[in-house]
Amino acid sequence: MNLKHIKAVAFDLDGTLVDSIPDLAAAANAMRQHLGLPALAEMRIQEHVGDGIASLVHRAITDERHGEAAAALWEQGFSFFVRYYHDHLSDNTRVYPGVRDGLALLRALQLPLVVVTNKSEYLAVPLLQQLELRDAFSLVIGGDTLAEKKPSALPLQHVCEVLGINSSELAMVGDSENDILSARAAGAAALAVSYGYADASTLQADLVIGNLAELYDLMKNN
Ligand SMILES: O=C(O)COP(=O)(O)O
Ligand SMILES: [Mg+2]
Repeated sequence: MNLKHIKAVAFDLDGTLVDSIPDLAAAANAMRQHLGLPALAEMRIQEHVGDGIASLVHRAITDERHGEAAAALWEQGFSFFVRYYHDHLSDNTRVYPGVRDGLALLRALQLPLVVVTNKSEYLAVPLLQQLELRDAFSLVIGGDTLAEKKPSALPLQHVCEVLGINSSELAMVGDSENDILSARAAGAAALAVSYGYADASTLQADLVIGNLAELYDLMKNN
């Protein structure tokens, strides 16, 4: 695939830049304990991640993908979860292998790099800071930064507007269906990483990459 026309790259956070499941699962299970519910397996909580914290709290309380907790229970769970997770953002969350080096290579190409995550901005920014990744990005868009989150086209359209580029000149790199759908909706190139939380072969991305250095190789002769 030819990526030489790409002028900026947007990255998803959870499952793409960092593996945050250990801390998300710990927060979800601390919340369940607080609500008098038994713990869930980490693998199970991984399946509930991807649509932001509000949705994760519904799913982690009900243990169903489309589950909706009663309003009062959800509110109690949500406020506990956000407080707990904010205090334990990077206890066991790790940057994926190849991400730091890959970002450094891409930055050497003088391309703006941005983060477009469904995680709340309030949680995404300190997480990036704690893992010393924040400075690699010119912009961080969280799930609550704009009126709509992925799979909407809005976050990527906003990025293009801020950077002054055409959406066809943007590449979105993610690990989930929401990332690919938002790229499609915005008219950006849709790239998936092979190591994230979903099975990349089911995502219908334009291209699946094993690490960020592969992306650099495809872009370096711009
Ligand atoms: O926090 C989530 O639910 C998903 O976050 P992501 O968009 O960075 O994968
Ligand atoms: Mg993700």
